[in-house]
Amino acid sequence: MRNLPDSVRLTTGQGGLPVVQVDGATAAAEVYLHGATVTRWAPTGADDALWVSGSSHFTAGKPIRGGVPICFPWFGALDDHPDAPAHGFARLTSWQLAGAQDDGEHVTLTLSLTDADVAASPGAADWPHRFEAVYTVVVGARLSLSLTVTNHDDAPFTFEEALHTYFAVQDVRTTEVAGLEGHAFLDRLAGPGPVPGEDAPVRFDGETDRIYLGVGSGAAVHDLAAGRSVVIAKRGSDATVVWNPWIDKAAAMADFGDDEWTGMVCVEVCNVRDTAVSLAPGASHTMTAMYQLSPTG
Ligand SMILES: O=P(O)(O)OC[C@H]1O[C@H](O)[C@H](O)[C@@H](O)[C@@H]1O
Repeated sequence: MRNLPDSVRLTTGQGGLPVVQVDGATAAAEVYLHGATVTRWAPTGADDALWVSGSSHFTAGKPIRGGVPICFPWFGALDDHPDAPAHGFARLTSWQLAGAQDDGEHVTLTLSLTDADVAASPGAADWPHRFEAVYTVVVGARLSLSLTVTNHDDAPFTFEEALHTYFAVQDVRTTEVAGLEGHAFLDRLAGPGPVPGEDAPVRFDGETDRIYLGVGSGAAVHDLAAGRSVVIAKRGSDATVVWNPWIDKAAAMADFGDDEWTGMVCVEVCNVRDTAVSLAPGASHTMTAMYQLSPTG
């Protein structure tokens, strides 16, 4: 991709992977072509809003542990495909940078991935459909992430998707996630059935891995110790996942520092399980997540 605006630079990042550096009028950001993973977003004058593990891999075939990995075309394990990579192939493959524009306030990056790009990727044979995914990243005081999937096959297909965002917090033990009150959820650490909704924001005192299905509205991460909140809005998403691995799971992950679990929480705008998306040939679907920082009030 040529003709980048002055605020956008395509350079070499960790592990020798190509990375797009954005230094816009209202925010800075960084996006690895590997997985189209946004690894940094810092509105001007604010600390980085996203968390990336100091132990992350930065290598082809492995996901980046942090920022916003894209889970597509499945979430978690793929039913009946025990060898398929967790969360699909989109986060394991290099995307194409298709466009970059700066309107003086926002910088917009467009990245794309097709079945041809993933042909050699682990898991491609487990979901053998012709598709195009276009990811639009609008960097500004608000970060907007839109994933549009188009079915270029001659038969319908179904997919799951998640923007698996790792938010940086001062301490997850003094962080709460609001906006999910009253919604039943699947607790991936308990049985398969839904757990009744709670009447208070989600607080963290142990490993947490919840899927809220049928939730089309956003949420907010309140980092009480820092006095900072991230307000999450969304469109085209009917589920939300909340995750923190806590002590033992963090220690068991090679790409996650043992003591890093206190500094992050994942709140994932998604369509998973019963909210998976089915597309007829030629049809498209767009899911958008929007993040904005505000003082906790
Ligand atoms: O380790 P990963 O494959 O990146 O998955 C990390 C986490 O992703 C999601 O939040 C799932 O709900 C969790 O069950 C999973 O542990």
